[in-house]
Amino acid sequence: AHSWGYDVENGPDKWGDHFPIANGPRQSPIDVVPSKAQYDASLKPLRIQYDPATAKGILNNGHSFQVDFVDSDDRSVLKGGPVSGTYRLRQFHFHWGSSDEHGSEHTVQGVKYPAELHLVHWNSGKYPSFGESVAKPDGLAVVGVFLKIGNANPYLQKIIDAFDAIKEKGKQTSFSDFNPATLLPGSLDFWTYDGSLTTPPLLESVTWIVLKETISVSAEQMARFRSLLFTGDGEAPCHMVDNYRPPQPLKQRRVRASFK
Ligand SMILES: COCCCN1C=C(N)c2cc(S(N)(=O)=O)sc2S1(=O)=O
Ligand SMILES: [Zn+2]
Repeated sequence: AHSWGYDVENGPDKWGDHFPIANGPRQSPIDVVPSKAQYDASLKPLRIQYDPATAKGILNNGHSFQVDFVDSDDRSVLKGGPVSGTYRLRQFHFHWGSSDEHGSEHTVQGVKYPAELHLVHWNSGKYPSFGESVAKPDGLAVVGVFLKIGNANPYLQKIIDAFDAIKEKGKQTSFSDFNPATLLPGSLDFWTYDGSLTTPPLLESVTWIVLKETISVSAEQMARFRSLLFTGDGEAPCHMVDNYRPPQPLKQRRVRASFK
């Protein structure tokens, strides 16, 4: 059976065929409307502490590329913000478009960004493993960061320099001594809401933390993202672009803001 992807025949509009939760009550991404977000003074500041030594490898998984981290201890963790307890960094990955006009999953009052970074954390304070946490309503916390075209981002460049080794689906290489905190903007002001994975299995287990401030990426660097392939060795090459799910209905959810 052909697996899910982002084409017409296996893309977001078809995911509900095999993953009925696609039409569930807390699906992601969403369009964030700042004027409708409720400032919540009880939200704590985000506390993010990453150890560059936990970076392990970089992989083309056929949907995006991801940088995986050692998550056998609490060296790289997220605390505070909307979550209680400690969430351990598992991986980060991106979603992007075929042009600079679109590519992000979340939008802000309809504004699309060329790409979006997702830093995936799991509730190690409550569950014994990532696998145990991934389907729990408070299992995951994902920090979303928008990329905006501007100056070249020197920290992204280290990731881009690894792309030649992971051009095709299934390829991976070691990736060490990298601090993902270098990919965070100066301000950690955020919007937060209860949502889901934005790819199948679309599990409704994610506390989303979407940062208001963007980070920069140059047009040339975005072109390098688009040089990656969805396809594996020996298949007709298909560029890895438009690997984003569009915004989903907010339904009965509130979006809270950590800032006025
Ligand atoms: C049982 O299946 C477990 C697989 C879960 N994962 C796979 C994804 N594609 C994925 C997407 C994520 S996103 N785009 O919502 O951040 S987080 C995440 S993940 O938690 O790393
Ligand atoms: Zn993602």
